[in-house]
Amino acid sequence: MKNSPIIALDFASAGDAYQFLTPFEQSLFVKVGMELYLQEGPSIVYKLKEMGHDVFLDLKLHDIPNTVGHAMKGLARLGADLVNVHAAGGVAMMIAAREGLDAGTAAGSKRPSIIAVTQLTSTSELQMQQEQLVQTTIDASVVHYAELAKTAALDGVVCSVLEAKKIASVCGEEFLRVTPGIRLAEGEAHDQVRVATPANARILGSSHIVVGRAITKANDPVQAYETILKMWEENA
Ligand SMILES: O=c1ccn([C@@H]2O[C@H](COP(=O)(O)O)[C@@H](O)[C@H]2O)c(=O)[nH]1
Repeated sequence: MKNSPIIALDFASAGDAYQFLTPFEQSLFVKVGMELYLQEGPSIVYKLKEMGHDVFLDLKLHDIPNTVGHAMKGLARLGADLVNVHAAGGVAMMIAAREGLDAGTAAGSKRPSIIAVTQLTSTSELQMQQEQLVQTTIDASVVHYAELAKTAALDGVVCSVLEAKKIASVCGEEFLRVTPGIRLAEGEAHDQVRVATPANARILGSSHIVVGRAITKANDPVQAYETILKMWEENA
């Protein structure tokens, strides 16, 4: 799996995603989320893989263990490099997800890596406390979810940059810390709450960054990508 910034292809159609990708000359690490996948289905994953890109299929499964296990068995056949679930589904659900992926991965193929969403990067500590009735700090909640994901033998978590270092120290350097909520210093946060720059992400312990609008809505997306890539690589 590549380590370059993961570009969130939050587009309404495959056509829009391909048009966006056309000026890029290198093979990328891209993310297909609900918006694109629910319109295009498995073909978008096949096509992006054929084009030579690594694919994070960001469907954030969250259901009873039996349902998630069977869904993951099917998703394993799509050829994505990275998939995810919500840690809030619990340890049994995360184990079922991983076992489903194992069962669906063809003999001799590498199973996709699987990570768990902790607290969404759009969630603030106050919102978590008031709406989820979780009476602790957001850091403690995120690290707790990471420990549950580790117990379920997942490969890592989705978290914000602000929790990445603590997770690495508790769960180990090999445990993935995939961090959305990435913004350039001068960029708008939009709906994100726990945000950081690509340079700080690297310094503070992210293993991968996910970047959507800072690239896809830029006047020159290739240049925006190159700037972010440089900030990410320079601070390694
Ligand atoms: O906690 C999470 C989990 C997933 N995401 C996804 O990442 C991108 C971020 O897009 P931006 O435009 O850079 O804000 C988006 O696809 C989300 O679904 C997240 O932001 N936070």
